[in-house]
Amino acid sequence: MPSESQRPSRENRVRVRALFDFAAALDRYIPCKEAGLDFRRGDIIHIVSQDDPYWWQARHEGDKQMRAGLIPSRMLQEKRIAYERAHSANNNSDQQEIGCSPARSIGSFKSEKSSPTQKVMYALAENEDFDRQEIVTYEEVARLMPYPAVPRPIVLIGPPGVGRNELKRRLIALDPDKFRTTIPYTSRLPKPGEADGVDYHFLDRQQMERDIDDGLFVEFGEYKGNLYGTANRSIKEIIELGYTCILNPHHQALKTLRTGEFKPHVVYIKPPGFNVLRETRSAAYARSTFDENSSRGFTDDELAEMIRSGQRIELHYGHLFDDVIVNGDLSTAFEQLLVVARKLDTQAQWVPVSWVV
Ligand SMILES: Nc1ncnc2c1ncn2[C@@H]1O[C@H](COP(=O)(O)OP(=O)(O)OP(=O)(O)O)[C@@H](O)[C@H]1O
Repeated sequence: MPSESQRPSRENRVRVRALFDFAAALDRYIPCKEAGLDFRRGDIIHIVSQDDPYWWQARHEGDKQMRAGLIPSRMLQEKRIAYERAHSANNNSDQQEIGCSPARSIGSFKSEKSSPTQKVMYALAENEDFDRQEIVTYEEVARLMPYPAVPRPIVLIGPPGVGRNELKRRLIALDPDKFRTTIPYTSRLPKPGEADGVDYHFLDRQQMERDIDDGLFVEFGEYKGNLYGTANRSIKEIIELGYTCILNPHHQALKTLRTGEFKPHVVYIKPPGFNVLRETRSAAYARSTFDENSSRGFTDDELAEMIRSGQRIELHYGHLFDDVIVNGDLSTAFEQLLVVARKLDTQAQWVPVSWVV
């Protein structure tokens, strides 16, 4: 570790969010295992020195202990993941990569049962291929102070049926002067009793397709021959009016949503273990979102699929989660969500550095 007398450089003010797990004892390249600093995906790490191209010196943010430890540099981590991917692709092996979320063993998401209420479909296989190429290592972060006039959206991510709608609905019902959600756009014709700008914004199909091409939608999809989507401007309007926008998009929308423009706080709603999932849903007479008419409860297969689908989302998108809430007991999960919302109003948060400068 550099001595205190050394001139502080830009490097030793750098904070990063680790996007992978690191355990020095399991690392075959580290020069000295005892000098390693273990971390988990999501930890905020203070980089003390980047002098060595392969092994940075770092400590956990807020750790008052002076000892810094070795962590793989971004370059080293990228190189070895790229090497191991190429190597395992050549060998057609099923080996786990060191410290990075591997994207293999993932069945096509096309086969995933999607909720009829989601009304959003993606070019899923294509997108998962894109994710597969991404090598995630560290994300440089900085503190963002709460700015009440421009509240950050809260984005609930999770597998179909886990309860994101329920949590969003409760939040808005609890405090409609604080929380709001967007009104979706659709190319379908209004049904009797539906008003434009209340249930949906109705748009003709050509216009909606043009807007989609122009990148004006954070997510969109087709359901039963009609387009549905969430427009960027709907989110911006809610933010500009000073409300906390609550969104529960498909997880792939994180790619377009997680930008400095929206500065979202991403909360993963995780299904509990199978037994708790089954007990809580059956005790509450929960309606299956896999059933178009919501006329029955979840089957065991659907609950198991919810857990599997959640695991896949965690594997691919876990590095983008700011908080994780297990939705077992509903009131506990809701309380935790309220704590997250209050935290955003009162405490500085670590966000990608580009959102702050
Ligand atoms: N913790 C819970 N305990 C019991 N029932 C729950 C819990 N969370 C949600 N539910 C119920 O489960 C059902 C599905 O929830 P919800 O519609 O919110 O899922 P969702 O995640 O929005 O699904 P989708 O993304 O497929 O629309 C609803 O009947 C809801 O009331």
